[in-house]
Amino acid sequence: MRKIEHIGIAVNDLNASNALFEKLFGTPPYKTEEVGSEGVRTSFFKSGPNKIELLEATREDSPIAKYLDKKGEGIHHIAFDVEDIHAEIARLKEEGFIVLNESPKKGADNKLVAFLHPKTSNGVLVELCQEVPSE
Ligand SMILES: CC[C@H](C(=O)O)C(=O)SCCNC(=O)CCNC(=O)[C@H](O)C(C)(C)COP(=O)(O)OP(=O)(O)OC[C@H]1O[C@@H](n2cnc3c(N)ncnc32)[C@H](O)[C@@H]1OP(=O)(O)O
Ligand SMILES: [Co+2]
Repeated sequence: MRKIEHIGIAVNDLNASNALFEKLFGTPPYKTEEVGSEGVRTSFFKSGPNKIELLEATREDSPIAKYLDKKGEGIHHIAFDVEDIHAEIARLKEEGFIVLNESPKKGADNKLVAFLHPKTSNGVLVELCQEVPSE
């Protein structure tokens, strides 16, 4: 794990939250992107070296929809930047973490991603992110 890649925040209304976080950061999101496989629409803000990802659900069966129903809006996950996501998945499995998707999947913002079950990381949903080199 090299650094925190982004902090994911679940929101009910992405447009309204984009406006709110633009006031907070004084800058608009640098990207808005839908990830159909996750049933989410996301927007990304930069604040210095940090990134915030806002996520709204685009489908009832989205993990974000379920989270919002259960817990409401708030911090949903912490994503870490990794150099080699396959090696990291193998290492973390060895260490006893539950990896929710052993084959990395395409995430937002040009990343390959995998998630660890929060019950094996003190109640925190951890996302692993590897930058996909642009062609
Ligand atoms: C990939 C695009 C984008 C990116 O950055 O590129 C994203 O970040 S997409 C983010 C949305 N996708 C995911 O979150 C995928 C991984 N998540 C899952 O597979 C599920 O959400 C899972 C397995 C974490 C929970 O799903 P489940 O159906 O089991 O929901 P439950 O409500 O029954 O939860 C079980 C248990 O886990 C606790 N929980 C759920 N979500 C979270 C969370 N975000 N943080 C901490 N804890 C969480 C929940 O409270 C339950 O605990 P319990 O003690 O049993 O009540
Ligand atoms: Co994320």
